[in-house]
Amino acid sequence: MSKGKSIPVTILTGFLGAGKTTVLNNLLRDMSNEKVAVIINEFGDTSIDGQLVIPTREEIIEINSGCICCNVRGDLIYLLDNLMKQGEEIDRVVIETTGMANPAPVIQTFLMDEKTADFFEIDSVITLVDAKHIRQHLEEEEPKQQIAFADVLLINKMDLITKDEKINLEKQLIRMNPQAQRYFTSFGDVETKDLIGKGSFLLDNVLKIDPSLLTESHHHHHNDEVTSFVLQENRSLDMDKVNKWFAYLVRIKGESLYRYKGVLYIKHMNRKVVFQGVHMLFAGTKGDVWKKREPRKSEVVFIGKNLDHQELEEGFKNCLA
Ligand SMILES: Nc1nc2c(ncn2[C@@H]2O[C@H](COP(=O)(O)OP(=O)(O)OP(=O)(O)O)[C@@H](O)[C@H]2O)c(=O)[nH]1
Repeated sequence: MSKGKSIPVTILTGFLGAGKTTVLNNLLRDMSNEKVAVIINEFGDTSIDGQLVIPTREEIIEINSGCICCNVRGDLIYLLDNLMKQGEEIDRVVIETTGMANPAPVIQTFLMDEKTADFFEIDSVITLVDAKHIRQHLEEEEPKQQIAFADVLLINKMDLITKDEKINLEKQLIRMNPQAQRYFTSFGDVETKDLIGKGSFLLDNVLKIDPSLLTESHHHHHNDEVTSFVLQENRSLDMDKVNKWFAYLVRIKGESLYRYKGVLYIKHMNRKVVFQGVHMLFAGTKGDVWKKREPRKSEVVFIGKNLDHQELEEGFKNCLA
């Protein structure tokens, strides 16, 4: 049995690039007085997300060995168990799942694994919806599951759609999940109190969606057409060549590129270049200055449908300075 009050857990989910890290950063900024354990899981074996989350005093734990809803559930249980053993006073756990995660197995971990259920309790399942791209993303299975299991829907990127599009989208989301509370946001601009500590997770609702959630172990099969591909390079890159390559990728391949992000080592620049994109929306900025002993290297991850890995690799090599 649990020795005291359960630790509330916020599960932050939503398809690739919908705005999970943006919301996580907002929450961490607002909860600076709380001791929060943050668990981030990425699709693809790299940890670029860890570099995009604002530095905080919270412990940020990354699970990069696979998708949290598949083979790393054991890792999640182990991690939570360790958190308890450390005996630190943790006020809350926030889990950011990969964009390709089905939340059901993650929810299930907190219900079916006895030890975990003794100490932790789901506070809410918050699903980010990318208002601009959701129609296209609903071709995949995961966003449907993410929307269905949410008790809070953050319909994000409102700055990118029209009023009419908003009306239609809301109708569609109500059909998919009438119970969830809905917030329309740009850059996740919602009050933290509307997301945290509400205890809005309702077991009955999730059991309606999936009656076997408490009895059968769930395994999630990803669509094999969606892959992630990581490129790394220790030699410096040429900025002009990189710009041309990205212009080509965004214009010609943007449709199939669900998510791409990375850190670049550019010749004659003492700063990192950090970039990220979602389909045809792309942003690059100057990052931190390379530290004295820090090994300089570029690391890029692409996640998309039917990606031509060889073409990406050749394009990347052509950017060498
Ligand atoms: N225009 C616009 N861009 C947004 C908004 N919210 C987030 N973005 C941008 O969308 C991109 C993806 O945002 P993230 O917060 O990293 O999304 P994510 O869901 O964590 O992405 P993954 O972890 O890769 O699945 C970033 O470039 C954000 O700056 C928004 O409301 N409007």
